[in-house]
Amino acid sequence: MTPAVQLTSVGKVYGYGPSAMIALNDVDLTIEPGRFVSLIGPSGCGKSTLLRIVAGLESAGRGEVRVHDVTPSEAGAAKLIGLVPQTPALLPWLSVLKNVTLPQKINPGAARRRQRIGDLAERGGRKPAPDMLELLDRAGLADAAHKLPAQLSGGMQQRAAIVRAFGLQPDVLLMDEPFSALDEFTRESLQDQLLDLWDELKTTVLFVTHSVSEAVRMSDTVVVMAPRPGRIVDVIDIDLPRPRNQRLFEERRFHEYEDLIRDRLHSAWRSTDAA
Ligand SMILES: Nc1ncnc2c1ncn2[C@@H]1O[C@H](COP(=O)(O)OP(=O)(O)OP(=O)(O)O)[C@@H](O)[C@H]1O
Repeated sequence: MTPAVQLTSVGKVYGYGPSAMIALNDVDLTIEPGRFVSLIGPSGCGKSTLLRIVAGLESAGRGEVRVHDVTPSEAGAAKLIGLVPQTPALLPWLSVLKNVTLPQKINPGAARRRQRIGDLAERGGRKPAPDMLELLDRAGLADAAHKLPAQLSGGMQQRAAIVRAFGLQPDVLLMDEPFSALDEFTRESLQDQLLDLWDELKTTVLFVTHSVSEAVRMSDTVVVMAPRPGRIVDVIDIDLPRPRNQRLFEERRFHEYEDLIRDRLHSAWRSTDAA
């Protein structure tokens, strides 16, 4: 099966000469379709850079990046990739419903381009566009559908941004700390909703987080990164049953995974400081 995302010896340097900063060094990563993969690591280890490179918003200085075996820009043009940034970025003059349906209407050439991408063409066309009112309803936003974004709380806006991204039925959904600005209660409820949608739509997710428990709760695989230079130091599969609801927090194995990842993060820090 063609990987959903494949990075081979990817490097990225910002700046030149003595002020050069190695944001990513020799990164190899393979993500199979339908997996939920989190990137975790201290500030500056290159998580967002990696995400932006997969999204085609930046180019890799070295190495190769493929999304369903095409370049990120080809994947972007075929609307294979969805991106949920840290802040929701809804258009303030459009209702929530219009915000989430608008991207489905633009770029009609995307479906044609998608048909040319080998593996995806073989799997057949995309499912019919989902009913966005129903998706909004499932995300608890039925009453907000005809409101403007400014009339919604931050958590509701972020929920709308997630619905918008899923509505495009991307094959790969990239999420850059989507819940970091939210209070714990809202965060946990959005984690539940994201897992429900992901479970139903089987999208591949690459998710950046600073939270160890969020990474363990959500992921099939957690990729641990370290800074200076930005690199992958460990890839840990999370072998916990799904669905992963709140009762998971009571399980010993959940906390063992948290401890393991914290331990790997600390060792990465120690080796970075010693270098
Ligand atoms: N456009 C840029 N120009 C120069 N340096 C940059 C640029 N973008 C990122 N960097 C540097 O590259 C390194 C990796 O940054 P990046 O934002 O990818 O890290 P991160 O792990 O996502 O950090 P955080 O968790 O704080 O968001 C950092 O040292 C950062 O200062």
